[in-house]
Formats: sequence, structure tokens, C-alpha cells
Amino acid sequence: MTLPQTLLKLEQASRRRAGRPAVQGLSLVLERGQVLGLLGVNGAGKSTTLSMIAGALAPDGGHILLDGVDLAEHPALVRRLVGWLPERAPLWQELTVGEHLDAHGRLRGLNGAALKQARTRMVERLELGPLERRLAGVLSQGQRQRLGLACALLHQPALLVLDEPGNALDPVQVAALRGLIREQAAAGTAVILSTHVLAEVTAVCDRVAILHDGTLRYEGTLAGDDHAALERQFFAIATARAAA
Ligand SMILES: Nc1ncnc2c1ncn2[C@@H]1O[C@H](COP(=O)(O)OP(=O)(O)OP(=O)(O)O)[C@@H](O)[C@H]1O
Repeated sequence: MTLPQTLLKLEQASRRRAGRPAVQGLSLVLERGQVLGLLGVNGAGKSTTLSMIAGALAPDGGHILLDGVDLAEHPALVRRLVGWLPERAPLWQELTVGEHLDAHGRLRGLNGAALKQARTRMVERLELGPLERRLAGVLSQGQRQRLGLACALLHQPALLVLDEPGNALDPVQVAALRGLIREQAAAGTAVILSTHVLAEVTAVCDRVAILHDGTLRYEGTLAGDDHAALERQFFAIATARAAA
């Protein structure tokens, strides 16, 4: 049986924060195996959008559908289908890296041999071996980011939601992250990521969406490695704000 291609659908999703619209009437579609880059200046609404997709913030208008099912009706779907790396991954300071992975796995319903296997896979893939017994509270920012990524990927989610995943990573780890994202997409995972690094989008994304003042201003495929075109598009939208 082949799975339907569309995994994520936003239909006019909106959310107000502190009494002001943070995201308004956002419609987007993401297919399995696609990587979508979400761009926008500070405060454009990227994190709010990703938090809604990850089920942490409920939209106050419109719908978010995962695999054709409205999240408002089946919020528990998120736990099974989505892996989320928030902008500031919350960690339990007093747990070790290994304990963290176990706790996250259990929250996602993994136990026994399946949990052990998933943990080993992530420790190897994100090179966390030397850190496994270290307390999360003493990790460097980049190490915390890698642990957050491991937690997001542990249960092999169908949709990976990454909020500025390259933050604090050194150049070697940035290259590894790009490899990881492409590997996930090749295996059929849909990936949506926000970033301020345009080169990140050119390097790993199939499509790009640019938000501004909470609304979608541009959405399209990336023509190969046409970085200059993306830059022009982004700055035309970003500087329109300065002129407004
Ligand atoms: N916790 C919050 N409480 C109130 N308002 C918030 C909160 N978080 C974000 N906002 C507001 O919502 C709007 C969108 O913010 P959001 O964090 O989604 O933008 P962003 O594109 O992710 O920004 P950045 O690139 O700076 O991370 C902004 O006006 C912001 O001030």
C-alpha cells in the first residue's frame, strides 16, 4: 500500500499572541520526503508556525492537518508523527544525555529492546557516545542542540520540525546536520525547518516559504543552487518592511 504523498497541510492557520496577530491565514502543503525552508526576519512568525505544527500552540483560526487528520480533533497524533526541535530545546538539567534519550523515548511510547535500539541508533548518528553519561546541564550549546535533535528523531517521526537547527553548531556539525536532513528526506520523512541562514536553505531545501508580519509572502521551489535568486527574493520582502 502506498501512503498519500501529502503529510502536512495548513489551511488558513492563524494565531494571535499577546493580543496581536503573529500568524495570519497561512496555507502550506508539505509532502513526504520534501524539505521546506521557512524564512523571515525576526518576529515574522516562524516559531509560532512551527509551534502550531508541533502541537504546542493551538491555532485560533484555520486548520492544521497531519496525514489528513485535523490536529484540533486528534492532538495525540503529534506524539506519534512529529519530531520537534524547538528554538530553545528544553532540557532536564539533572538528567544525563542517556537518561534524556530514554525519557524522550518513553514519552513517545518506546520501551525495552525498541527503546534501546532507537537510543543506540541516535547516539551513533549524532556522535553522542562520549557525552552519554554527562549531565545535560553542563553541555555546550552545540551539544545541547545535538541532544535536542536526537530526541526529535528518536521515534522515527514522519514529520521533522526544526526551529533554527543550525544554531550554535560548529561548521563540522553544520555539514553533518545537512547530511542528516537529506538522509531523513531520502527515507521519506517530511522536514520543515526555520533558519536565518539563506545558504542553509539553498543547501538542503526543495522548497522555500518566506513569512513577513505573520503572512506568507512567497512560496516556491528552489531552482537548484540558485542562491542569488533566493537572496533577491528574501531581501525584497525584508526591505519592504523597512520602507513601510
Ligand atoms: N511568548 C510570546 N508571547 C507573546 N508574543 C510572542 C511570544 N512569542 C512570540 N511572540 C510574538 O509573535 C510574533 C511572531 O514571533 P515568532 O517568534 O513566531 O517569530 P520568528 O519569525 O520565529 O522570530 P525570530 O526569527 O526572532 O525567532 C512576534 O510579534 C512576537 O513578538
